[in-house]
Amino acid sequence: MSASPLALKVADVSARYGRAVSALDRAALEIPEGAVVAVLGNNGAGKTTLLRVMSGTHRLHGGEITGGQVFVGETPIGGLNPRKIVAHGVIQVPEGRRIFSRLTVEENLRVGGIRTRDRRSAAEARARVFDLFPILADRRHQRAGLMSGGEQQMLAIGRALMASPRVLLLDEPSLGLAPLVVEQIAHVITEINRQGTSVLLVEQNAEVALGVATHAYVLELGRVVLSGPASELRNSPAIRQLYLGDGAPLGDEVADGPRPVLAPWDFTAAARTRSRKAS
Ligand SMILES: Nc1ncnc2c1ncn2[C@@H]1O[C@H](COP(=O)(O)OP(=O)(O)OP(=O)(O)O)[C@@H](O)[C@H]1O
Repeated sequence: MSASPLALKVADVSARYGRAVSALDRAALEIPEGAVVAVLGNNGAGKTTLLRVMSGTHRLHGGEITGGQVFVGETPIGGLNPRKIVAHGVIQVPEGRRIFSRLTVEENLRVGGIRTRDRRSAAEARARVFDLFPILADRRHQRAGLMSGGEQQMLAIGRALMASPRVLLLDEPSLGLAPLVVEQIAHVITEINRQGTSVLLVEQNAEVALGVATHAYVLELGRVVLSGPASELRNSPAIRQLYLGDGAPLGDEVADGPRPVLAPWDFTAAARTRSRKAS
C-alpha cells in the first residue's frame, strides 16, 4: 500500500460496453490528496470511460466493470451507484457542460448543493463559487441557457463545487472554448486545487492539461502507456510528437504492455518532498 495519502485510486480496472467493446484494459491511476492529475489520450482511448467508472455513471451508458477496483481513500467504490459515490465526495462535471438551461444561475447552483443539509455550509460553498467566478454572481438571476459557452462551463464547475467535493472530475473543460476562456478555466482549476480539492482532468488539449496538472497519464486503447510528473511529460519528445500529430502512437514504441517511456513516478517520494517544503 502507498504511504502517501491517496484521494482516489483506480486499481487495474477493465471495462467494456456490451460484449464486443473493450474500453479499459487494466487501467491504473492514482490521485494523491491535493493533486491535479491529467489524463491525455486520443479519441476513443478510454478517457471518458475512466471518468465514468470513477463516478459510477458507466452503467448509464451501457458499460460494465469487468475487473479491478476503484478506491476513495481506502474505501472501495467500484460498482456503487452514482448517488453513493457522490456521497463519498467524488463529483463529476460531465462533458458538454450539462447545465439546466431553463433554470437561472442561482437555481443551478442550488441543485448542486441539494445534498448539503447544513445551510451554513451551503452558503459558504456558494460564496466560494461566486468568489471563483464573479461573473456567476453578476448573472445570478439570468437563465443559464442564455449564457456563453465559457460561462456555462464555469456554471457547470460551480455547480459541482456546491457539493464541496473531495475529488472533482472534469471531462474536457476546454472543449470548444476560445483561448482566453480556456486560460480562465485553467486558472480557476489551479485555484480550486489550491483551496484543497483534488482534481482529475481529462483533456485532449495537452498544452492546457500539462500546464495545470501536477501529474499526468496517457491512455491508449484503454491502457496507461505513459505516466509521470506533468513537468517531465511536457518535455517528453514522445508527448511532443504525439500531440503535434506526426508521431507514432506510444503503444507502437512500447513493445508489449504498458511500459512507460519515462520511469514511473514515485508519488510517495514526491508527497514527502512536498510536505518537507510545506513545513
Ligand atoms: N456508450 C457506449 N457504448 C458503446 N461503446 C462506447 C460507449 N462509450 C464509449 N464507447 C467506446 O469505448 C471506447 C472508449 O471510449 P471513450 O469515450 O471512453 O474514449 P475517450 O478517450 O473519452 O474518447 P473521446 O475523446 O472521443 O470521447 C471507444 O471504443 C468508444 O467507441
